[in-house]
Order: sequence, then structure tokens, then C-alpha cells
Amino acid sequence: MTAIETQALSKRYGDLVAVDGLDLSVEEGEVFGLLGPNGSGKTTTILMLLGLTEPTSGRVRVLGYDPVREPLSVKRRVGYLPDTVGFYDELSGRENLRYTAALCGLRGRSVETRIEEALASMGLTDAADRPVRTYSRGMKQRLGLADVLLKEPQLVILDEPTLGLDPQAAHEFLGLIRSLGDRGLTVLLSSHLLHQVQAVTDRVGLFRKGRMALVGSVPELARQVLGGAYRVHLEAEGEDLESALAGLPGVRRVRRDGARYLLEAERDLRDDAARTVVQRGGRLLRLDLEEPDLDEVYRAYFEEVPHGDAA
Ligand SMILES: Nc1ncnc2c1ncn2[C@@H]1O[C@H](COP(=O)(O)OP(=O)(O)OP(=O)(O)O)[C@@H](O)[C@H]1O
Repeated sequence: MTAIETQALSKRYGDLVAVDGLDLSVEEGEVFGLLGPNGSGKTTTILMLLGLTEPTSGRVRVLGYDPVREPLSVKRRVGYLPDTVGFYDELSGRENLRYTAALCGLRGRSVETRIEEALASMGLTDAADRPVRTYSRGMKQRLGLADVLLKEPQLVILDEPTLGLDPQAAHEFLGLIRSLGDRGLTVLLSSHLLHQVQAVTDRVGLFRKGRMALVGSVPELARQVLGGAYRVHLEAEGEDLESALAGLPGVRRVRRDGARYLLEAERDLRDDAARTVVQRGGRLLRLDLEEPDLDEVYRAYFEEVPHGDAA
């Protein structure tokens, strides 16, 4: 099933078009990254998905429900972590989760088990009975995720979840997000931190001025924007290697600098490249694969197209 589907979704604030004819489709079980410069419409899109702001036009479905007409059905199934989560500072982590559970109408002894499990899965068991005011920002974010998981959502939406976290805390938090995807949950994550998004998402969508400029996995985007998604660096001595390497299936372009070759390719063809060198009686000195990098895709895309407004 498609977890999120929008068609020609738009939101205007007076003359300003915050989201402009957005077509977005996120499959169930997918971890999807919404990327874009500040003000490109990510938060507005999320608010429309949650039924917290009404679209000006277009269609939106979340887990098959219309967030405008059926906000409660959406709310019950979707966990939302805003960029800053509000907790009762004087209450402990566990007490805050109990409060959420009561608000969600969760009752019975199984609630305590659920709370315990949510705390444990976020690495907060030891801190569970300390007041939240003593928590670091990273711990508060993890408590936020525990809070979201308590109601056992099918879809989790996170808006800039690593904002203000130090690199170590951000890394840990991203690992937790990935683990949600591995558990089969659908995750929508907004961010402008490309490396982080690349590490945990299955696909990304690049936003620009309220429109989805590019959508795909990082290798797909790299193929569209950079030409070759995979870059193989090879150093070898031998005759006529350049044309032999250029003839390998999947090779888009070969650049040569003396004994060094850069192969821009559609797949990881290190095996074939090594074999080619050896078959030609050459000597292989170095062979490395450079993984496609979202940062590079993003920069190339916003540089190539003269947008002027890219952050
Ligand atoms: N309530 C509002 N009233 C008027 N304009 C708004 C409102 N909310 C957002 N906007 C404008 O809509 C545009 C898109 O904003 P939005 O917050 O969705 O972008 P974003 O991609 O989430 O940016 P950021 O990364 O800064 O959060 C911006 O120009 C913003 O100023």
C-alpha cells in the first residue's frame, strides 16, 4: 500500500505559494527523506499530511485517509516528532510517557510494559526516573521518539529531528530512525543535512520552491544529475586500457590522467575492470569505488539549474 500520496497538492499564504502542485508517493515500509533549503515548503507539506493545516488545492491521502476530513483516523496511526518536543520538565521520562499514554486512551497493565519497551528501545531505561529537566537535548529527542512509538504508529513523521544535536548524538539518533525502518515502519524525515539523510533513507525527494525537483534513491539521483552514479578509480600500467575500459557494459565515461583512470558507471564494476586490466597483460596498482554522494548531487543540481534561491 502507498503510505503517503499527494496529487497536485498546493498551499498558498496570500500571494506566497509555499507548496506548489506537489506529487509525492511514499510506499509502506519506506524511509523517505524530504530535503530542501530553508523555506522550500517541507514543514508546510508535513503539516498538510497531519491535517494541521488545510491545503489550498490538490489531494492528499495518508494511510488511505484524508487528513482534512478524517484527522482523527490519521492522528491515531501517525506519530509526529516536531523539531522541538515539549515535555513536563519536572516529571520523569517515564511519567511523561504515562501522561501521553493516558492522553491516547491507552490503559491497563500492558501500558507499563509498552512504556518500558519504548524507553528501552531508545536507550533510556537508566534515565527513566530522572526529571526531564536533567536530560540532554539528545535524550529529549529520544524520549520524543519513545513518546511517538507508544501509540504504535504505522507512519512516523520527523521534522528536522537532529537539529541541535552534537555529531555523536545525531549519529545515534539516525541509527534509531533506521531501526524503525528495519522494523517495517514507514518513516518520513525532513532535513537539510544531506549526509545524515543519505545514511538512513531508502529514497529522497529534493524540494525547491515548493516543488519536488528530484525524487529517487541516491544512486538514481546521482545517475540523473551526475551522469554516472558509481565512480571507480583505477590505477594501472598497460597498453590500450582506456578503450577496453570504455567498452565495458555500464561504463558512461572514462577519464584518464597518465596511469590513473576514472570510470563513471551505472554499476559497481570493479570486478570487470580488474579482469580487463589483467586480461590485457596490465598491472593493477589501485582500485577503489567512490559511492555516490548526495551532497554532490545536491550541489550539482542546484548549480546546474540557475535557481539563484538555493541555500
Ligand atoms: N503560517 C504561515 N504564514 C505565512 N507564510 C508561511 C507560513 N508558514 C510558512 N510560510 C512560508 O511558506 C514558505 C515555506 O515554508 P516552510 O516552513 O514550509 O519551509 P521549510 O522547507 O520547512 O523551511 P525550514 O527548513 O526553514 O523549516 C516560506 O516562505 C515560509 O515563510
